Amino acid sequence: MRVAVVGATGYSGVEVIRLLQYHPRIELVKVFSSSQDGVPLRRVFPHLTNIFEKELTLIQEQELIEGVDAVFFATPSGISKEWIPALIDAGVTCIDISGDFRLDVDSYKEWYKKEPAPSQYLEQAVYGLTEVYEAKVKEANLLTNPGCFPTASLLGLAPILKTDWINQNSIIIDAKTGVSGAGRGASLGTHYSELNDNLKAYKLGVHQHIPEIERYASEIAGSPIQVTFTTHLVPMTRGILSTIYVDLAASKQTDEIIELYKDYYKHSPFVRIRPEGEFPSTKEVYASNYCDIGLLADPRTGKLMIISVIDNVVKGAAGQAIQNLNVMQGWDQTTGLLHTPIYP
Ligand SMILES: NC(=O)C1=CN([C@@H]2O[C@H](COP(=O)(O)OP(=O)(O)OC[C@H]3O[C@@H](n4cnc5c(N)ncnc54)[C@H](OP(=O)(O)O)[C@@H]3O)[C@@H](O)[C@H]2O)C=CC1
Ligand SMILES: CC(=O)N[C@@H](CCC(=O)OP(=O)(O)O)C(=O)O
Repeated sequence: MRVAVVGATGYSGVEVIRLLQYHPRIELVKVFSSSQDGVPLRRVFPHLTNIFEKELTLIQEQELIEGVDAVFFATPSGISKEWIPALIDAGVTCIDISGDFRLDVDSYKEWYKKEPAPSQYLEQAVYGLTEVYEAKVKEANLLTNPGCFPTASLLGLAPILKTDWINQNSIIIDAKTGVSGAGRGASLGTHYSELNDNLKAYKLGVHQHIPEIERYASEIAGSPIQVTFTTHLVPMTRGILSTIYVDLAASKQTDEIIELYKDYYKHSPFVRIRPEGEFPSTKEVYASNYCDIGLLADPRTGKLMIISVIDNVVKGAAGQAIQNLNVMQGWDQTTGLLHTPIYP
């Protein structure tokens, strides 16, 4: 299969390129940029020398269609919606790592403050949380990859949302992320002296992932869900750790909840449920497509605590995007993705 990457000079784009080097069935034929034409990608990323030697091309519709079976968009929000409708009409499979196709028209306008994609394409897009929506992903030709925080949060919540064991409107998601989540561009909030030796909350109450988490949590639960969601920037490169607190409505022990999660994810090779008393850290999934989950039902407070970790650039973006393409193609979902996390 021949694929292209748009946004190849960014963190998610270059992670798609890195992971595709290990993929036995995909050939990366074109890499696109909005600002650099004819520049070898190794000039932007010298670590790709002798590994990936192709040149960047300016984004053009015909170039995206000719000789290409599928396109990954790893662009800022507001870009892919301009290109994807024509590609879908031309029969090219699209996988969007940005947020352009994750919400409905009104929510996108409200939270992204931009004009949404045409509604028929929003309706056509399949949400690629593979572990939950695999059957729909198989049929997709326009795939919207989940955001990084929604991936960690929804995988942490999905099994318990399907039960009547919790008070569904008591969910608090307290999330921390590494700085690569903000992309490669320099900004005041993410430069070294602002970030190093510091820990800060950001986008409280206005984070674009709030409507995404609520939309799909509601869908999974089968009833409307609202969450309290906080995001924090941590001075590390990769990783998301979400600590989720939920009120238990029924008296449940940790071991019963762990069994529920193991059963729910029994056909999901990238979700690893920790044994009782063990809680994952971000380094344990670093540079891999795993999501690791630890659970504690605290009998003292009646709360369930869920710790869910991912690598934001892999399971939160490029790895999950390739996992979805594998499912869309009818291949094993792990194809090219079974890397051991890098440790330490
Ligand atoms: N980083 C992460 O952990 C995650 C990111 N995402 C999403 O993935 C997308 C990419 O994020 P990330 O890789 O971090 O971002 P980066 O800022 O690192 O990269 C974005 C890329 O988009 C390209 N670009 C910029 N402006 C335009 C434009 N007007 N038209 C076309 N291309 C443009 C840039 O390349 P050039 O100037 O060469 O065109 C750049 O390489 C975003 O939508 C982000 O929200 C989702 C999950 C996780
Ligand atoms: C540190 C940081 O700024 N992280 C970003 C992650 C967002 C992201 O990855 O993009 P999508 O909106 O496409 O999901 C944020 O919190 O907005």
